[in-house]
Amino acid sequence: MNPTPGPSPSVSASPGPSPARRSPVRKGVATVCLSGLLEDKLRAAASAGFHGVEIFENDLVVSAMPPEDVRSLCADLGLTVDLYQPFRDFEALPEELHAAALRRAERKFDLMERLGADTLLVCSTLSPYAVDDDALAAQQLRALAERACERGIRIAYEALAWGRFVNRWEHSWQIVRRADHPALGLCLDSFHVLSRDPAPTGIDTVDEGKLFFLQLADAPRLDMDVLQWSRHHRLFPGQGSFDLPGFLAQVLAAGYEGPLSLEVFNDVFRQTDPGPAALDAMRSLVALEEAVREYGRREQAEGQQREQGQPEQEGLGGQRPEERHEKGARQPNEPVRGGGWRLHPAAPPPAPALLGHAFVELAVDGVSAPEVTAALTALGFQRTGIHRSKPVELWQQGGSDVVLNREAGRVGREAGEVSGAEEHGETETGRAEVVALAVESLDPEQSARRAEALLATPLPRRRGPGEAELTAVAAPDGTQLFFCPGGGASGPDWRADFEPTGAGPGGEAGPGRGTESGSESRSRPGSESRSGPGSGPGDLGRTGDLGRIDHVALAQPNDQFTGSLTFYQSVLDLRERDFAEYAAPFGLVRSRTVGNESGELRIAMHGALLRRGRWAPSVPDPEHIAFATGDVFAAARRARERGLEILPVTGNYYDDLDARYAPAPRLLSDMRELNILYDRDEHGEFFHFCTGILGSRVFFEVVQRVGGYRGDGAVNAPVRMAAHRQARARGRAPANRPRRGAG
Ligand SMILES: O=C(O)c1ccc(O)c(O)c1
Ligand SMILES: [Mg+2]
Repeated sequence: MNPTPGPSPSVSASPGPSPARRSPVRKGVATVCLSGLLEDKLRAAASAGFHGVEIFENDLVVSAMPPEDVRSLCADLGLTVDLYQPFRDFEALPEELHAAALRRAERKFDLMERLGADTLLVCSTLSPYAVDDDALAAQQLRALAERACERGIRIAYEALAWGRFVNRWEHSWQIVRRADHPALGLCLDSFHVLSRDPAPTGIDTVDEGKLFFLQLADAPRLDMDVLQWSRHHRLFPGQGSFDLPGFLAQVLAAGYEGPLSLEVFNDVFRQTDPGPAALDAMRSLVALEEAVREYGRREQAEGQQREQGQPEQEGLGGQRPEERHEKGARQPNEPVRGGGWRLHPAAPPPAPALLGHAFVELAVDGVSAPEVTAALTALGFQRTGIHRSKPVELWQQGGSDVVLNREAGRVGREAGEVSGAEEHGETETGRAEVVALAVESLDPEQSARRAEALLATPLPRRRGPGEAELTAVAAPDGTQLFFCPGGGASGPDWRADFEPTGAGPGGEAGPGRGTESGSESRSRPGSESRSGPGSGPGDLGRTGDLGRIDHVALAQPNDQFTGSLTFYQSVLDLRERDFAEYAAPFGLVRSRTVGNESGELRIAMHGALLRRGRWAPSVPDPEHIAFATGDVFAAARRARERGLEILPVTGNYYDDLDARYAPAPRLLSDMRELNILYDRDEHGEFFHFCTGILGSRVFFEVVQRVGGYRGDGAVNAPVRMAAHRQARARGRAPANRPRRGAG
């Protein structure tokens, strides 16, 4: 674990990694990532399965625990102390200040001994007294390493992106090489490297054994001061836009065998319950490992292609493969150095293909159920089944299935209990919320195994007389995620749990189930016979029948937002499909949609900055289920005839639409009449209408995609939210009360 004592400066005498460091990849987390007192952070890290921690100085300074107690707590928890940090403003000081800096370092070495930490992070200087002199920096770091070495300590030098003279990793490497001491190596922090250069090269050429420590953080691309960016906006891997797989592949190619350690400064995470936050952190690392393996496979395939003289493809991170290797000593298909890189013991199996939403389950109560069923009925749904043993109903129309459950809650809540029920006003409105999402998988068992390898909590299978054994896990927000067999996969038929009522599955297209694709329709409403039906084979029904569930939108509290995103993205292997931020009447709402390649499965997440307040509603943007249709105008007309009061849209909205897009006058007047909202992108168009809020926090939406439109109409969220608020203020949520008898 410790560097070889002795003054030999030769690199070949490098202390090298200890046996522990050679074992399968270890995972660590900096205490700064997590909220709470030091003991809270350590416990959370250990229970999420981390092997080690970086102790951040502030966390120790404010802790009542003497370093010896921290050391023994870590040992009890099975954690190693992988790093103590940061040690600032050390190098390139005038002689008289250098002596004091060395003395300061010795005190920290004393502390590290008590703590059981063997590596100290020294970050590049910001001192106003420092001078721009690499030779001096190298000389002083060498002196530091010499003292450290005598104490069995290693120095990992990190270039802060805002360092006064040293702010690029290449520069820190030059200085480390120049200092040439076995107890001095590099700390690479993905934030500092990638914030300066999104596609760095040459990391894989760093001498073996000289990468002492690796810190991983992602971040969104932001055009701002880099220090502010780093201190407030870092994210766990996969949550931002850095090419971390490409970066990590290079680090591993340099023979790095130390821990993969997360160092994420983030204002929200600092306030979040550290237990779930540590789990999110671990999940992001497991997903990153998978991504880097995938990256390696691609790279190898590209290498083979090149060997066979085939044209090269664009590599990840926008680089051509040869650029990634221009300074590399390694040939593309030579095995990656660093044989210590092995699969995570529970590497997740690949995600089976997902074929769309199987059903969405809503929890309802005596107050909300009549509203919800009236809206479903107006949309053409029929109650086709009643559960054999529970107060649960199946409602179907076209390819969409909705399950209404009078006893379910999100995981961790008692039936009938809703956190903040009063705050949501649920005592008056009744409760209605999405409690389960079910997706169709080609291999439900493997989907569940993957979810569990990604640290999802498995849920007890639903079992009872005549009940299908569905595999299910809990998402971080408590939503239950079910995997149902689809695409001919064998498995339990969950619909068999329901006693048929004798009613058909709704719609005029007959009882066929789930055959239509909800993903797109190419007819433009109103293009021929204004708001006329779509045309052509493969379209969704021409009558305004509904196809499959297009997407489900889940509200996420701000402190759960990125964690949920990582969960759904990694467990279901989804990609980001849309990202939006909009200024709604009661504050900023951000939304991100993830979906599979085919577009058949989409999950939108949205959330506001603050959780609650007397002024702004606590759930400012309710959850919704969106059903696809091939003719939104026909669907709206039929729903209206059946008694649905479609959420009214303001006249100002249509005036604005007219100004922006100049739609055909009849199309515009139909949209106005039917309260249909509109969006377009470079791929296609989107038409949609909404019901009022049903119960406390759910509404339905009917959507028509024309062409390959990618989004989900987020741009219209402010107008919809204002309309929902107005409807509530009038004391009568529209949509819910049949005017002329349902069905
Ligand atoms: O923001 C900082 O000062 C800071 C400190 C230590 C680190 O390892 C780092 O990446 C940033
Ligand atoms: Mg760092």
